[in-house]
Amino acid sequence: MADITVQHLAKVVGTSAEKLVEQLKDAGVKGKTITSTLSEDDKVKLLTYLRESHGKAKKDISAPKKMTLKRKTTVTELKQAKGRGASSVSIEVRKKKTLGRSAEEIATGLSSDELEEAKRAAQAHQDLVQEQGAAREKEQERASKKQEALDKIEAEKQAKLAEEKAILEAEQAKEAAKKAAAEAEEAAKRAELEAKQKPEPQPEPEPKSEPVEEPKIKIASPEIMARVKAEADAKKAKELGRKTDKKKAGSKFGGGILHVDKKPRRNKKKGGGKTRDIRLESDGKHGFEVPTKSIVYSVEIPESIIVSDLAQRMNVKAGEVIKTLMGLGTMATINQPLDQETAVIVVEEMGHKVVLRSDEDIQAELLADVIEKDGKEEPRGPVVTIMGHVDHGKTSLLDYIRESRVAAGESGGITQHIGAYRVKQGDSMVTFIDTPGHAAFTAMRARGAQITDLVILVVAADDGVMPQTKEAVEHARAAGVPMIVAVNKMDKEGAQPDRVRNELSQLEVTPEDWGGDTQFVNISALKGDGVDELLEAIALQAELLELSAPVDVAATGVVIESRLDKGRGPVATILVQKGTLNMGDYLVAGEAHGRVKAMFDEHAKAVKSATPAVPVEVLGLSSATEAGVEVYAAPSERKAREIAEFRQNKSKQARQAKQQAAKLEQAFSQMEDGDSATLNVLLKTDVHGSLEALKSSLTNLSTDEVKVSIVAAGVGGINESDVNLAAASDALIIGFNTRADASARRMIENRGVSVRYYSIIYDVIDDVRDALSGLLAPDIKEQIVGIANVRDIFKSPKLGAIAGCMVTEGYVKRDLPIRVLRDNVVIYEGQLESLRRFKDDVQEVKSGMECGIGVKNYNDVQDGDQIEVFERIEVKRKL
Ligand SMILES: Nc1nc2c(ncn2[C@@H]2O[C@H](COP(=O)(O)OP(=O)(O)OP(=O)(O)O)[C@@H](O)[C@H]2O)c(=O)[nH]1
Repeated sequence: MADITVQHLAKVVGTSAEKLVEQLKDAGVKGKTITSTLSEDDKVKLLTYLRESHGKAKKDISAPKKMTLKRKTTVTELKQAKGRGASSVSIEVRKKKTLGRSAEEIATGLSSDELEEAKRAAQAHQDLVQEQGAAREKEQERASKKQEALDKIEAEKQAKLAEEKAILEAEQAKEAAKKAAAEAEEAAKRAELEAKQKPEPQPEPEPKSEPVEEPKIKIASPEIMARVKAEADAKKAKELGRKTDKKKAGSKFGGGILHVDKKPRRNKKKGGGKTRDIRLESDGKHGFEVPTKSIVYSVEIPESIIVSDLAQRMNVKAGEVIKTLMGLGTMATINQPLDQETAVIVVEEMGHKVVLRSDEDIQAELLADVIEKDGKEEPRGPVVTIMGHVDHGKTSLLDYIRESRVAAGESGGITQHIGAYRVKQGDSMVTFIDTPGHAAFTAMRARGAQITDLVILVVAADDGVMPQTKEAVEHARAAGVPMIVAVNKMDKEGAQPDRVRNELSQLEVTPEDWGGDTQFVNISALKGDGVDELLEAIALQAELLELSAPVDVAATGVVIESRLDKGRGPVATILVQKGTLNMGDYLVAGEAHGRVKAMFDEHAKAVKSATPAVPVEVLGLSSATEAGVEVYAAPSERKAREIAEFRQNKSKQARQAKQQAAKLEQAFSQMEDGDSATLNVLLKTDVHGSLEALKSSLTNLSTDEVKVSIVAAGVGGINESDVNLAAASDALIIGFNTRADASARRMIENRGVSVRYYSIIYDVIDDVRDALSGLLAPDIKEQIVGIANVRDIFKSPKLGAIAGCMVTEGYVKRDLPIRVLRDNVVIYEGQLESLRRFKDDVQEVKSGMECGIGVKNYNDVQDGDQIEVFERIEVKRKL
């Protein structure tokens, strides 16, 4: 750099020229003025001085506290081109940047980082203090709000009490007013009577009503006064701190809902509603807003009710009911069904009245419009069910009757299986229920459907009375249905009809010719002998029963069989019991409803109507139903739907409750016995009758150790959803007279589900019984396989005591358990540790050979002891 004047340098470093002269002087560069030039040497001296003096800055406060540099950003050079020795002037722009220590740093003696840190800490502390302050404030605010709320509740309570008191007083006043009015009226009457009795001429007779009117006005005043007082009391109570919050007041339990009287609304849609307008009767001018009594509803509670439904009946929100339930220790959701007992507690807790309704009552009410009671009774034919022991000939008899009578009597003779058919006998028709067996009969009876007028008890003459014969007698007797005994298989050589009569007499079924009241007919279902006599006996019995039913009323009947037909939808065979079933009738059958779209008789002939004791196949129901459910012709579709839906809800709720109970039961049983084995079964059958029978037969196979659990059961083919369910629940699918469809078959293969098809009930039962037997834990039996006599004892340093033995019976095997016997008494039971012949380890030593036996953990074997070798074998058990 070229030499520079003091003035110029001062400008460059940003100080005054005079100060620089001073500093130069201090630096030892003397004799310099503002205009003097500075040599390199001078500059170095000045710099050294400045550095030194800055180094002492801490001690010398007057010394510069910081060094400020200016960042050079622009350099502009002005050139002076005039004359000789043209010179140039450089202009530099610098930004200030402080690198030195700030006054704070100096004051505190801390570095900038430390200072920054300290500042942050201080800030954080300050924030914390502020936060704590805010929290304290909030806490105080909350406490004061809580206190306020408590005060408010207290005030509300007071207000309510005052209101109730006022109401009571008002009522008392009203009562008094009434009494006074009555007395006044009485007095007026008396006066009138007296006046009549003493007819004194009066110039202007006063109107008769006047004496009655007057006390009315008089007594109106105390009433008004009472109400005014009530109002004043209520207001006073309000002033105590109550800000009217009608909703809250209403939600308090125990007190019911308070509905505060409102001024009449003009645009109220329906008059009344939840509030009532109370107006004074005196002159209509004074209308006080008086709180009325809490409204207590009479709440109808059926056997099961959903939470939201219950809330609706009490006119509160479902949340209120849930809250009450929580208060009673029960957690519930809005859609949860409550049993009647719980619902009663909730309703009482909320201050309402309980009206218990059984489902039967509700149904009876629903059905009241449907069932027509009156109608002219007309004679009808008998309905007959055939029962008896297995293989005694029930089906053969039904078949013979159908083939001989029906086919012969009808053109074409084609009959189809519709669960019931009719046969002409004399002037009347006999209806046979074509589902032989007790299961169907019991299932129908269990549902309260008494469809049979007569039972034909088939007993094979060569076999006599068997268990199911007895059962059939019991069923018929329990149902109060008369019996006719058909002694079958009379064509057989070993036929002993008298033995049958004898055995049945012991069951108090005594033949007529033996002095009893039961008709016995000897028949051969195979050849047809005696079948005509049997039919005559049926007609005779029917005549004695004088069967009749009204015809010109809406139909009622029973579903005998029901299934889902692929092409036609739900199909039900209905036996009409009363009235006439017509095409187009609305129907309700159990949980199904619909309209009669088509009707067919047992010859598949379309019919337009069916009268009592006539079975028909009906299309048009919404779903297949269970056998034995009652059928009603409803006056409208709405009615039919209403009844069906009520039943659907009921069974849904029952199912839910059952599921919950089952889950619990399962959990408990798993907890209790840990490993009771269960065979899961998914059951599909062709008709409801067999479904019922199989279900009960299979579940009856369960014992304490093994159980049959029917995971699902239904009528119809096996479909994909069945297979899915079976796979998910590890169930065996049983198809009774049904098959899996193509897609279900594919799925069965893919998912490895077991499926079995049957057409004989007893085969199903036998197979399931076998499967259950397989689940039974086997019996463990012990079998002695060999005995060795101890003849000597050796001590082995490695193995301890070794018994030198002779195998006298069977064999000794190394890994089998043993017992040590002394004088035929077991003194030890354990395992072999070593088995040797001479010095070799061996696996087995046979009878007649010597060996050395080491007994594990036992060294007390003695000469003369016996070592018994045995094995445990599993023996399969059968149900
Ligand atoms: N000889 C002779 N055999 C008969 C007679 N009735 C039935 N059977 C035979 O007895 C066997 C059983 O007859 P079913 O009609 O199937 O008996 P069931 O009572 O219906 O039997 P389940 O349906 O299994 O309860 C068949 O082989 C019939 O042929 C009869 O009157 N005489």
